[in-house]
Amino acid sequence: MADVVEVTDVRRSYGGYEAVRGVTFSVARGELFALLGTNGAGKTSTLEVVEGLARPGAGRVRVLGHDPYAQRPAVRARIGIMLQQGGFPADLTVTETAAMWAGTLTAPRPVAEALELVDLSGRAAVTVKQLSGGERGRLDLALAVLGRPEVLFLDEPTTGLDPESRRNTWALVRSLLDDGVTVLLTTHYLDEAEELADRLAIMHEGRIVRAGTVAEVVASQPATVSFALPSAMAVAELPELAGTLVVDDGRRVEVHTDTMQTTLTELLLWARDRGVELDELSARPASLEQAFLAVASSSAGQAGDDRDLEVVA
Ligand SMILES: Nc1ncnc2c1ncn2[C@@H]1O[C@H](COP(=O)(O)OP(=O)(O)OP(=O)(O)O)[C@@H](O)[C@H]1O
Repeated sequence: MADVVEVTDVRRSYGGYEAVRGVTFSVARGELFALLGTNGAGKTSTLEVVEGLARPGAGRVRVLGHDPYAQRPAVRARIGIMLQQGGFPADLTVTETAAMWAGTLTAPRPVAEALELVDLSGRAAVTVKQLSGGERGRLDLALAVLGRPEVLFLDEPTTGLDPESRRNTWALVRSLLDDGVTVLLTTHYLDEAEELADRLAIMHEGRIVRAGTVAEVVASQPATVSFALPSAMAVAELPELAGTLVVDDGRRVEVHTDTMQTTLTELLLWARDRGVELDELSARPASLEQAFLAVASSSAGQAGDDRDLEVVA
């Protein structure tokens, strides 16, 4: 079956500034795809094009087989959108707001059910202006799921939420995925992407520079083997190890390596043969954070600085 979301070489400009510079990805039915990236990387600009809220300057977008901008009526009833800041009339209550929104949908859930899903039942009679920032975010999420969407677009869905509300939102998203809903989200929280995403892309300066499963994206970064330099030993006495050696404050040694097992084996055999005790020994694979920071620090807007990055789309 065709992918539910197909984005091919999409570009988007504001005046003379190209915020999205040829982005390609697809999302299969029931999959959660996360767009990560530095501030201003172009995540929201991309998402708005996929949602059909803006026309791409170039490229092709299909959602459920339709052009979400030109064929909006065919798509609108089947998608749910949670924007970063929903503009609600401040004087309506939570229930009135949801009921008003439900009135625009073809087959909405009962309002009480949608509020229950985001733990807002206890605030049903409160006016929107009295809600906290996190509660407003949850109301926006309730509206996004009100129409039982097949595809859900979430722009930073847990920004401003307390830890418990974040976990509740994750549980809701997981249950929607279990029901076969397809989700495209943007987030600044790497743990959120690790928790929820089947696949993700890291955007930087309008392009996708890493994409794949969390494991695939992390595999692009070296693992770290570290230990304390044995006392009375000079760095020059260490064995030759595959990887980059970094010695900080004179005693802590880090080896950044693409072959963690081989490096560790060589190190341990050397230590055994020499009768050396390696204190504080640890070996850890790269993290998503490391992969993200490598992308973020790869350039400061200067063309050519990102030559070590593999541009995947
Ligand atoms: N309406 C607009 N007019 C002009 N420039 C814009 C507009 N919206 C976004 N931009 C610019 O386009 C670039 C991409 O913005 P966008 O909001 O898509 O990034 P983002 O990755 O979602 O960022 P953040 O993580 O900060 O939310 C930024 O440089 C931003 O300043």
